[in-house]
Amino acid sequence: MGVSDDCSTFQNLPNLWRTSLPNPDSSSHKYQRGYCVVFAAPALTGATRMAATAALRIGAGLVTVQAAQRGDIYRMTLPPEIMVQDDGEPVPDKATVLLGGPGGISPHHKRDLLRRSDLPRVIDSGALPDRPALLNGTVKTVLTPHEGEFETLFGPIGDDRRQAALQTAQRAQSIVVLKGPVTLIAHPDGRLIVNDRPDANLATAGTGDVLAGMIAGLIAQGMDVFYAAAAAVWMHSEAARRIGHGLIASDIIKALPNVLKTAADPDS
Ligand SMILES: NC(=O)C1=CN([C@@H]2O[C@H](COP(=O)(O)OP(=O)(O)OC[C@H]3O[C@@H](n4cnc5c(N)ncnc54)[C@H](OP(=O)(O)O)[C@@H]3O)[C@@H](O)[C@H]2O)[C@@H](O)CC1
Ligand SMILES: Nc1ncnc2c1ncn2[C@@H]1O[C@H](COP(=O)(O)OP(=O)(O)O)[C@@H](O)[C@H]1O
Repeated sequence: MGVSDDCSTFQNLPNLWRTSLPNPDSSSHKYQRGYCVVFAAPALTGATRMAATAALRIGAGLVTVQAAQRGDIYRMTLPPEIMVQDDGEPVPDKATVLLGGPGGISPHHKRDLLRRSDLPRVIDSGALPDRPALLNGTVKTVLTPHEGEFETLFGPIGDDRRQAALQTAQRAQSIVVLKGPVTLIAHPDGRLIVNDRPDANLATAGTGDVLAGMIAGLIAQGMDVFYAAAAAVWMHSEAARRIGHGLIASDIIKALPNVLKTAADPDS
């Protein structure tokens, strides 16, 4: 286990979540590796593309983008492995996780995402609810605000970031990933995982979109949502460390196969 400051606070190290990582059987078929559905941004198509590609690259068996608009632009610009549905087409029955928010989300998709009570969800950026109470707390949900979004939606952080993240996790009955140079992963039951790896190379457009896709891709494969969030945050930092100067957000996606190998290796 990671070193803990007290009995419920942990450093984000692979020992904490390694045994929960997806470990697909060699006879698996794609549906057994999980199905991530991404609600598309109406205009900022690049953000959706990065999130969807990250979900696929981290191991989800299938990824579909639900495009309320610009379906053809998505078809032309997404990697060919990713499917696109147009407005009005239902979320596929076999979906195992929903992701919305990177780059924005259409209002009706946001309503659908916040109401869905049957699937785990990753809610980022434009899809974050105005009030935690709007979330259905019975569903496994991960919220991924940066500090600006957190304060706008949930109130001032004050001088105790850890307490702010834990209180919001409790109010929302959701996992809260409060992003920043030190990213906090807070559980409604009071557990807190601290990813203390400041790195200015991550302060570049789109890295949050990639992280949201990585979390969703791990949850799609059945990983515990709290550990999925922590594992994705660690791999995101680790990819940045390896890439170094010159990093752009898409590089993190390309680094994932090697980072996944390290994360899964108990001798690393
Ligand atoms: N090709 C594409 O489609 C791409 C789409 N992208 C996606 O577009 C979406 C919208 O992006 P966006 O920049 O308009 O919104 P957002 O990041 O919320 O900033 C709004 C304001 O919030 C503040 N602020 C920001 N960060 C903060 C922080 N950590 N802590 C505190 N405050 C912070 C800051 O205000 P300031 O504090 O400077 O006054 C800023 O002006 C988003 O999902 C993004 O991923 C690209 O980024 C990648 C390429
Ligand atoms: N100085 C930093 N050190 C470490 N991580 C950072 C730093 N700045 C940003 N990040 C990480 O980069 C990502 C930025 O996400 P976000 O603010 O949502 O940007 P975007 O909306 O452009 O994708 C988050 O995962 C955040 O933790």
